[in-house]
Amino acid sequence: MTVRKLTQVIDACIIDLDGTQVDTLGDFEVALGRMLAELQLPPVARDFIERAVGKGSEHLIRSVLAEQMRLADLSGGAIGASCPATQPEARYEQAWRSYQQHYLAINGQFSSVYPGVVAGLQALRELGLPLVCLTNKPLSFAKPLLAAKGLDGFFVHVFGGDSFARKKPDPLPLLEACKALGTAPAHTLMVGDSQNDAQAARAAGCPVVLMTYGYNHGEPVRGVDADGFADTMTAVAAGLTAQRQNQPRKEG
Ligand SMILES: O=C(O)COP(=O)(O)O
Ligand SMILES: [Mg+2]
Repeated sequence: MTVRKLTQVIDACIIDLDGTQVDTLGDFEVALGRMLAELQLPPVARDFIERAVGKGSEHLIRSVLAEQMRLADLSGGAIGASCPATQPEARYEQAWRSYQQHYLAINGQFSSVYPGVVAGLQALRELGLPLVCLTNKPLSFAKPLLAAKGLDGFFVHVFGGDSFARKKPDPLPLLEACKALGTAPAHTLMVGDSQNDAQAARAAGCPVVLMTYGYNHGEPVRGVDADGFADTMTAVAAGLTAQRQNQPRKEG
């Protein structure tokens, strides 16, 4: 782990899900593809999905419907004429219902846990750190995914994009997670994969480390303002172990 400014003693970690623990692009692609087929709309490209993931499912669906409108405009109305997606908001409720049904039917089947995640979470637990999973995914998607991938046992709490009034990049979910952990934000490390996570962490006053392999809205992740970058979750745990050895905690 390369750490620039991570000097705080860490008492707990808040860990993002998509792009951090599990590569879920395949699930998004299949569920969106089935939703679009049901709405009689053409599919969207995988790299478009990758750029749109991370701000919750509602944002993802609105982005996909807006992309359909753009494609319809580009085709000079040829698609648009028969394509009610030219009014994305008009299709939103139907799209959202269809997406939920298709996503829940395939949840986890086209996704995989990133290398090092299980060993890394294990090592973080062995350091005595309580872990919270905080994702912008709806909680009803996140819980079965964690269970299907054998990751659910690592977390004292799991919070989704609909657990609180606002999602990341708003600081509220991180502040609520700290409250649930009973730890101060300054000593609670956010581990994520995107600017979304980093902005939320900065606003909440949490230190933040970003994984280098996730989805950062299509932008290079090392350009994001964060306290460190890690290639694996085991490297995060190793970084915290080394930091503890260099900075033994003063008791009392
Ligand atoms: O946007 C989503 O659905 C999930 O995103 P996150 O797990 O990276 O917060
Ligand atoms: Mg993420």
